[in-house]
Amino acid sequence: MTAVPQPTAALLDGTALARELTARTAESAAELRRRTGTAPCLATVLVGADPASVTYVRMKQNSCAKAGIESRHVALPAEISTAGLVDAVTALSEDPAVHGILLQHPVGAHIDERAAFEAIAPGKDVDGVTTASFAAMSFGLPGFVSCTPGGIMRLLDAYDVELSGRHAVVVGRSPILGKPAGMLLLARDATVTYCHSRTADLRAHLREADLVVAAVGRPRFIRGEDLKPGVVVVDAGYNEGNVGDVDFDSAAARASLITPVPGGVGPMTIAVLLEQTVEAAWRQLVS
Ligand SMILES: Nc1nc2c(c(=O)[nH]1)N[C@@H](CN(C=O)c1ccc(C(=O)N[C@@H](CCC(=O)O)C(=O)O)cc1)CN2
Repeated sequence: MTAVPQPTAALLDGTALARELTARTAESAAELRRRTGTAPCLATVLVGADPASVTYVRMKQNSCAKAGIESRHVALPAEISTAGLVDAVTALSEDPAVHGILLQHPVGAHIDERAAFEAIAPGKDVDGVTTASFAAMSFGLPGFVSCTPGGIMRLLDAYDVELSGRHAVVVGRSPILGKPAGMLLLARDATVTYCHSRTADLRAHLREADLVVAAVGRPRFIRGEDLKPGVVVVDAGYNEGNVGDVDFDSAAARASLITPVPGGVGPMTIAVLLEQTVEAAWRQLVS
């Protein structure tokens, strides 16, 4: 008979923590409205109609509504040019009624996404996607962090996960997920290894990790047998069908703490976006 792996890990509950954070954000939004007569406003920009992106943008708008944040939606055709998208984002950057801007990733392959992100004014970059935000985060200066990495750090802190001196292995190096996640862990004195598609013997690196951040975009790519007993596993994957990058059952049998998908990193991404939107509005309206 084949032995079925038994879970030993406790859950890093992103749904519960996101609810707490968003309740505080809603109070802050209400206080801003009392003080200034203006509600915070997030502009969401969506290029095309990719079903997953449509869902994520709708989730963000619904969460905004619940927290007392207004949202303005800009829907653009899939065939828009880089210049057209940059113009649309620039108009939002210059609009004083908009406090935060979210350009949903990915945009079409024919578009220079980086140029479009750079059209977001740094003070409105509540999604933490510009080079200015990345640099500020890397130097430990004030600014907005990329939302998923920011949410991961909030989760780790809420569960008192020790980071100093620990070996963190980040699988993935995308500009809004893996790369900033590694920089935030480094700022907390973790020893960070980045793994990616060209890494030789990825599984050997994983076996050395005290903390794994999976941001690779491949369903159930990381399995329990790749992991050291007691490891903390953060699954930042958002693949089709709500499947993460980690094979949950086998990983939970090795880990001490693990994020579920759904209910882990995803809700924290949106909670951080809302928090940063309200913070941006405070800075713009009450300086
Ligand atoms: N400009 C950006 N684009 C994208 C980002 C981003 O942070 N900024 N992240 C991802 C996807 N994403 C947000 O856009 C995202 C993915 C998943 C979730 C989430 O809460 N998922 C739920 C499950 C989904 C469901 O219930 O239907 C969960 O994990 O519990 C939030 C945000 C790509 N693009």
